Amino acid sequence: MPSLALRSDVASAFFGLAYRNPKPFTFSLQTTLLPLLRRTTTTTTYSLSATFPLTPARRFSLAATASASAPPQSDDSDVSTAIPPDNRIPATIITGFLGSGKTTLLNHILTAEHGKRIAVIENEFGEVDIDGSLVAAKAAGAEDIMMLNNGCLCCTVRGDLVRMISELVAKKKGKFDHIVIETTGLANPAPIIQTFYAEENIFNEVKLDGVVTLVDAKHAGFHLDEVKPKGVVNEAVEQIAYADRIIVNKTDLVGESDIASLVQRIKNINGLAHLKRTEYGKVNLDYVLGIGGFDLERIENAINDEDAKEDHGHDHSHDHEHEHHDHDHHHHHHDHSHDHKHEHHDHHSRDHSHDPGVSSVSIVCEGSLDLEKANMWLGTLLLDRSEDIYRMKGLLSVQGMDERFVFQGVHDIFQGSPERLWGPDEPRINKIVFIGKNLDAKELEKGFKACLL
Ligand SMILES: Nc1nc2c(ncn2[C@@H]2O[C@H](COP(=O)(O)OP(=O)(O)OP(=O)(O)O)[C@@H](O)[C@H]2O)c(=O)[nH]1
Repeated sequence: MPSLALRSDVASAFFGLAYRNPKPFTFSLQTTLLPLLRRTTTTTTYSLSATFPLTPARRFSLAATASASAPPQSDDSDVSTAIPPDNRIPATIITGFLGSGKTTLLNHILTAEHGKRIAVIENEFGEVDIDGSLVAAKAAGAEDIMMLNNGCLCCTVRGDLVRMISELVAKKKGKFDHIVIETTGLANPAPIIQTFYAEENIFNEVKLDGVVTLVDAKHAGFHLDEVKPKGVVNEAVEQIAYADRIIVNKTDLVGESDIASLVQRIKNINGLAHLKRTEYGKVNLDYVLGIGGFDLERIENAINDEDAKEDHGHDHSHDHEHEHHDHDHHHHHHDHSHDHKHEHHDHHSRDHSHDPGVSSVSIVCEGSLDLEKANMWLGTLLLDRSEDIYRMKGLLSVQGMDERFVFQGVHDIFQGSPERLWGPDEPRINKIVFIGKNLDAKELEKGFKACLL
């Protein structure tokens, strides 16, 4: 089968490169090719590439950074709570299109009673002056405000972000409890997210708590519809795709049916994020701070409560179908905004489950995985498709592993660990959710199922 040959080719090429990389962790040559899923009790983070995301030539610098407080790696799996406590300073990224209400939300966060001391990092695209709202934020008691104003946070200023966080930690550690980063309206959040994993100094001190995306209820549809030239990302779509929390703001400006269709559209792009509707960014603080969007121990909640993700006061009919009690299915959500692109007409008849836009695919399936096959499948998938896979979360049942294996990833960053033990009567159900571009639900499901015993 040609595709199999190609897979092992790619995978062994990868392995060859990874093997030459003198990093402090060991591959098990015989059992795993790319040991994403391991029987160790250590949380391991892999960054498969240091360059991101549009560089066609991938760099295979496989950096394994065990989390700061993790015990040394070992091959025993006797410990049932495998994920070490995490005392790093949490950081929240606020994204959203121009005018969606980021500063309003930030001011709300800073003025609310929560007892948290918050350091703020601001990135205003092309602006040198501190704007009025920021001054208000300062008056409102932000512990520390830093400005990034040499350009867009996602490209030129990433080094500045690293320096600023390092400086904050070096000079003010112990004087603040949380970092909030307000990004410019045009920022693609991925490189900012990646900074938290790619930079060792930051990774050891600060943990990414979550990505909060503001969506302007009145104008979002227009931004989502915008067709970009080939290869150019639609930031409005990207910002939604990476979010842990989505705030549909300015709901006072539009009618209920417009909001409902926007909400549906957002859910089709990102099936993992929680969503709330607001006016003037008024949310409970625990909705945006301390959300653990990248925590392995919260994976289960994240992938389980698909039904409970919109919290709003009034009744709202769920007209879309749910198949929650079916343990053997996939969901595939279509982002219809991309259905009108001309370059896709030749794909139409090929595969109905193939969505060229950004969408979520979830696979739920009972059984146990062959470790070797699962490693090969996931490893090859990430190697081939990491640019298209924005985020993923999973909870797996691996043959011979007493613990549930949890993982999360952002593009080529993969973090996985055995978690708690499977209960004696607990059904061994695997769940994976992918958010990404060009996802083929059927193919993903087929690939996954081929790894089952
Ligand atoms: N009607 C209405 N206006 C709002 C709401 N939330 C924010 N605004 C207003 O919308 C404008 C833009 O809000 P900001 O918070 O500055 O938005 P931003 O995302 O920080 O904007 P940029 O920094 O330009 O990207 C301000 O005038 C806010 O007062 C809302 O829920 N309803």
